[in-house]
Amino acid sequence: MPDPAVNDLAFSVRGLTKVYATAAGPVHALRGVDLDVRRGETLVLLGPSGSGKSTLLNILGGLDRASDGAAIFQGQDLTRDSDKALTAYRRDSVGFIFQFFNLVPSLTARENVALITELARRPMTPEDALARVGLSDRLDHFPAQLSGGQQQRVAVARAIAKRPQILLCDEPTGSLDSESGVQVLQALRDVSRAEAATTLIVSHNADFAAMADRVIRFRDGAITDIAVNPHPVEPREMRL
Ligand SMILES: Nc1ncnc2c1ncn2[C@@H]1O[C@H](COP(=O)(O)OP(=O)(O)OP(=O)(O)O)[C@@H](O)[C@H]1O
Repeated sequence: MPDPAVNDLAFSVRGLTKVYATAAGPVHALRGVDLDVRRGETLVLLGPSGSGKSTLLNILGGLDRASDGAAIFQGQDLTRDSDKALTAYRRDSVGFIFQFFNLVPSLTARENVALITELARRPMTPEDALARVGLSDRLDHFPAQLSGGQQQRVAVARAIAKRPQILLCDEPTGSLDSESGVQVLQALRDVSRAEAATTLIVSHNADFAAMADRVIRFRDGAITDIAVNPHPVEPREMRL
């Protein structure tokens, strides 16, 4: 009998290690990380700069490779996959949101989202994706005609339009004022819940912990604490 708890996992990470070779010698970004992530769960990853949060996110997103250990997604070990398999994984299963929105300046909001939906297997329409982040009235605006918070909501729409199972967010509000940051987090929360997407959010801001199902704390390439949040709150109720 398969273990139902295992089937319930989005990721199973074991002994994950990342060493970067640099001119100044090896940098140990991850030192044997173990973590199980349940499907549909929202995790907030906190920790000081350089503690390895982005490195873990990048490996789980198939953007970087581990030096050792395993990162299993649905029976597939991302640390051993071919480049082709990793590309397919990123395209079909992962939505990324970064601190800097990375929108194409010469394309409208709708066109920026369409760039991604054209490659996806069962996307929502750009109009639907933008409606979910409250931007139905900005479809034909160019990035320069949108506020920072609106641009980041376009980036959220772009990430969710392909209905990814996994949403990876690295400092998603890092360049926003607190009010826009709350709006972006609420949009993220709403779409991640509607799509039952497993969502990992990296932040410097400990206040993000309030919206998480679990809070993972990092220090010096290792997880130092995992805390269950029994009562996650809506981002609109948070003060950033
Ligand atoms: N491409 C790289 N080459 C060499 N070292 C790297 C590389 N990427 C990350 N590092 C190093 O690995 C360590 C972990 O970096 P990482 O970006 O994962 O930390 P972080 O916790 O996300 O930090 P921040 O919050 O500042 O983004 C740091 O010491 C960093 O300098």
